[in-house]
Amino acid sequence: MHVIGTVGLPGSGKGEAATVAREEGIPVVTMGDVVRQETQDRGLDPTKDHGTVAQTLREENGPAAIAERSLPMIEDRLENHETVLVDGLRSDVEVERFEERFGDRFTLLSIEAPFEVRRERIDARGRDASEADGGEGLAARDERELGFGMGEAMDEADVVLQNTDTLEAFHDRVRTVIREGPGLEGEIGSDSDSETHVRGRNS
Ligand SMILES: Nc1ncnc2c1ncn2[C@@H]1O[C@H](COP(=O)(O)OP(=O)(O)OP(=O)(O)O)[C@@H](O)[C@H]1O
Repeated sequence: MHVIGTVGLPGSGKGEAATVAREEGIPVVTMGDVVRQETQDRGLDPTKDHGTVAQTLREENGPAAIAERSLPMIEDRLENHETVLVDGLRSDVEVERFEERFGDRFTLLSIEAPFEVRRERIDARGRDASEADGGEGLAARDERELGFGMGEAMDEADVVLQNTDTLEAFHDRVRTVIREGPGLEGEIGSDSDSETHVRGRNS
């Protein structure tokens, strides 16, 4: 059994990591799915009330509320899959909940890319979906995510994955993490000239 959770600021590549997982036949549970389900259960509009419900859930049941509700979904997928990817953890409190439940079988993967790189990618992604919002919008989103405890969550990562090269290189690195299984630790570097390498934090 292996549960991989991803953290990372907007545009870092969490969606791409989820795409690689799906290609590998690994089910993906997103924290967004949990909130959408809850929004529906409350008879609210998932497109409009998503943010309010996420906030209400945390106020009513504590900061780990969403992670807590994702556990049955994850356990359900683990019944017939060896590995599950959880997309988009938001805080260290959520990380702790997963560590409590899955122990060494939980790998926290932090996906990182500099602000300007993320901004360019989000602008490119938004070209068709009118998502491009310039640097200020992204700075505000970063601020909001960091306010939830994203920075602390990233600090707890078992594996740091740099996403500063090509998409192909990034996909390869994600596949490495998936195939290695539990227990992987260290940084998968951004050095495009060398082979993908994994090194332990203490080596
Ligand atoms: N290494 C890369 N090279 C080129 N484009 C990339 C690379 N990594 C990601 N992208 C593209 O950048 C955009 C942002 O990546 P992605 O959607 O995976 O980020 P995210 O972390 O899920 O962002 P958000 O939290 O905003 O949803 C996407 O259009 C993706 O295809």
